[in-house]
Amino acid sequence: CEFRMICRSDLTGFPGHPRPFSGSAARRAVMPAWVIDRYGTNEVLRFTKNAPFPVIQYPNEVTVKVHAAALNPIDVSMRGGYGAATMAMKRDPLNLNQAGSEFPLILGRDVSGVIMECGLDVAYFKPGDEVWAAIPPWKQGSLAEFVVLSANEVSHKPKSLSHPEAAALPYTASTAWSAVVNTGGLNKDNCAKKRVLILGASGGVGTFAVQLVKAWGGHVTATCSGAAERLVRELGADAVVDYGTGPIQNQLSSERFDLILDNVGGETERWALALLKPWSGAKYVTLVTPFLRNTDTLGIADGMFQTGVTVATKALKHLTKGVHYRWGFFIPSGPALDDISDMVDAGQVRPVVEAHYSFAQVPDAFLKVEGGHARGKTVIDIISDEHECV
Ligand SMILES: NC(=O)C1=CN([C@@H]2O[C@H](COP(=O)(O)OP(=O)(O)OC[C@H]3O[C@@H](n4cnc5c(N)ncnc54)[C@H](OP(=O)(O)O)[C@@H]3O)[C@@H](O)[C@H]2O)C=CC1
Repeated sequence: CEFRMICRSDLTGFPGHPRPFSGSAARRAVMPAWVIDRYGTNEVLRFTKNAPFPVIQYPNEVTVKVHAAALNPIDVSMRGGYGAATMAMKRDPLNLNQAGSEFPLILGRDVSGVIMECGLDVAYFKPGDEVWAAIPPWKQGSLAEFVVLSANEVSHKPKSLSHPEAAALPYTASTAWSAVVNTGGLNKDNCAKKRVLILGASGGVGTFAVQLVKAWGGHVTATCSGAAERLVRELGADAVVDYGTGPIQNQLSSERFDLILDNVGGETERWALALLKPWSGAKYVTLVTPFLRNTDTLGIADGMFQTGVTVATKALKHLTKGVHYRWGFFIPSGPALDDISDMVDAGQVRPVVEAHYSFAQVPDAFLKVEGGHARGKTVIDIISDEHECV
């Protein structure tokens, strides 16, 4: 705690308190960014040339110059205050700051860019390296000229992708990886011939998850709207079910799966677990959980308690039927992105970019994502026209 307090103070650079980063670049105080100063709808987004310049505070951190970012549904939700209680606890565990100290808040969970500066403990990266990362939601985001991240959240960008293409993957790919690998238990060595059902295959997470399971030799059944069927088949899905043509559970009643990845939530968990192979270790993993909503409405302690009771009750209920019920979560992981980067460069997986926006058009990009019906990702080119905003 003492170490943390010292690192967070302005003592760095004084004798006995060396700066925790390499390089002698003159420090800038401000940078261009899209920020919010309160939670709300799209009008809370504000462009400023004077956002606080992010400073390396720990020796394992790096500063990344953002070339491209992307938006996810969580950015729209966080704009409205979703997850604020949990994020406040992560940023300020001792509750030393006043409510609202997160503002001006910078959204944006995906970054592709170039390392500008490294903390003294960082050996894996050097200034000039092209990198990508998924930014934890409690940290300042990528809708800005610079972002500071822990080196273990960062990975070398796939060489075969441009920055805008690379920015389309980190958050959703890391989430799909966490759900399929960490929670679902599949990997390149055990996935062959596994039957996987991906509910909501046409969005950011789904388009990556389909490719991941196919790259490892699994059999993918995907659900999406009829309008997205062609895209999902092109990504490799073996069977595609159009949820618009009637209840999916009826269309799949004779199928049994080893893993179900649910990117849709709501009613799906009422019927989906019956499609798992019982007593075989089969798992249902949903990414749509009430965790953050619970802590927002009930507070941290009661929200976490309620969350624990809910997930334990559901897991136990389904365990008695021989199947596993799990919640999946985004996990920031440079090592996972390293593996994904290799898969991209090997041509096994690719980003699906649906829409490009300039830095000046960030509010339009939010409206696009808010409108739903994603077919892959919405990307923001930060570098190409940064001067339009400045
Ligand atoms: N727990 C966690 O840590 C995380 C959770 N998530 C959550 O996972 C979910 C998916 O994320 P993401 O892929 O980025 O979201 P997107 O908005 O990119 O994609 C959602 C996709 O689902 C499709 N869809 C909507 N309704 C259905 C349905 N009934 N059946 C099949 N497909 C449907 C949509 O297209 P259309 O409407 O045209 O059918 C769209 O293509 C979101 O709810 C997100 O909040 C995401 C990341 C991390």
